[in-house]
Amino acid sequence: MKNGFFRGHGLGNDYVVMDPTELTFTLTPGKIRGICDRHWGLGSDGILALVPSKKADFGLRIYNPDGSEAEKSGNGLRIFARYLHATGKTKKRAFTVETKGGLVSIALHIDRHGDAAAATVEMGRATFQPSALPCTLSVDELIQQPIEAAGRALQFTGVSVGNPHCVIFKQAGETWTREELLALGPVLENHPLFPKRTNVQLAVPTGPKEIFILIWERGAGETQASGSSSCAAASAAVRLGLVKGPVTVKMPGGTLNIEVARDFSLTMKGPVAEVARGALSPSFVRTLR
Ligand SMILES: N[C@@H](CCC[C@H](N)C(=O)O)C(=O)O
Repeated sequence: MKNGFFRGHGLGNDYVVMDPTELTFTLTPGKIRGICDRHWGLGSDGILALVPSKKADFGLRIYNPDGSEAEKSGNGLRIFARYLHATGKTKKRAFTVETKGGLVSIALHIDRHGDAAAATVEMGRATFQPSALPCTLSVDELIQQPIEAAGRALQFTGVSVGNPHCVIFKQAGETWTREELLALGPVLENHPLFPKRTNVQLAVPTGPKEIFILIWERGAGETQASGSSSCAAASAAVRLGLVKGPVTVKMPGGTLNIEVARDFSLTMKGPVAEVARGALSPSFVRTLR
C-alpha cells in the first residue's frame, strides 16, 4: 500500500512500522519528526523501517521521534516481529533481524487467534565498557560512577546493549517520582559524559528477582516501557548484586522478563499488540518537511 503504515505497541511504548519501498518520500529527520508528532502527525515513540539485510532474515532501522537513529529497541523488535508475521512478510515463527546494534534472534508466541501476541528476543550481550556507549570516563567499567545532574550528586552504572543506557539506583524500599524523572532525564540524556547522548533509567530493587524502573529515552523523552532499558537495568542490577536472574522488570506500562546469563547475554520476553494499519493521506505527506 502506498505510504502504508502498521502501528503497534509494547506495554504502551508505541511505534509506527513502515516499508520504505512503499513510501513516496525518504524518511529524513524532518519527515520522521512530522510523522511522530503527537498533535500534528500520527504520533509515535519512533519509526521502525524494514530494510534488506545480507546477514539476517530482515534488516531494521530504528528512528527516534526527534529524527535521530537508535541502534536497538527491545519493544521495537517485538513490534517489528508482529508486523512481519501479521503482514505475511514471514511465515516463520523464528527468524533473525539485523539492527545497527547487532543481530538478534526472535521467536514468536502465537495466541489462539493466530496473532503473535508475545515474542522472545535474544538481545545480545550487555557490556559496561565506556567505549561501547560511548562515555568519556577513563575507567575499565562504568560501575557506580559519580555524576552530577540537576544539582544532585548521583552514581550511575553505564550499560550498552547495542544502544547506550545510564542506570541510577535507589536502595530497596525507596521510590523514584515522576518529577525526579522529568528533572533528571533530559539532563542525564544530554550530559557531557555521553557524547552520543544516552537513555536513562531510574531504578529500584523491589524483590530478590524484581526491579522497578522509570524511563527517559534518548530522542523520545518519558516512555511507558522500554525493552532495551529493561535489559540494561536488569544487567546492572545483576552486576551490582542487587538481584538474581531471571529479572522481572516492572515499568509504568507493564512488565518484561529478562534473563541475564553469566556472560551477560540477554533474553527478553514480553507482549506485543497491534493497534492499526493504514496509509498516510497525500495531503499530510505534502506537509512533511
Ligand atoms: N523504546 C526502545 C528504545 C528505543 C531507542 C532509544 N530511544 C535510543 O535512542 O537508544 C526499547 O524498547 O528498547
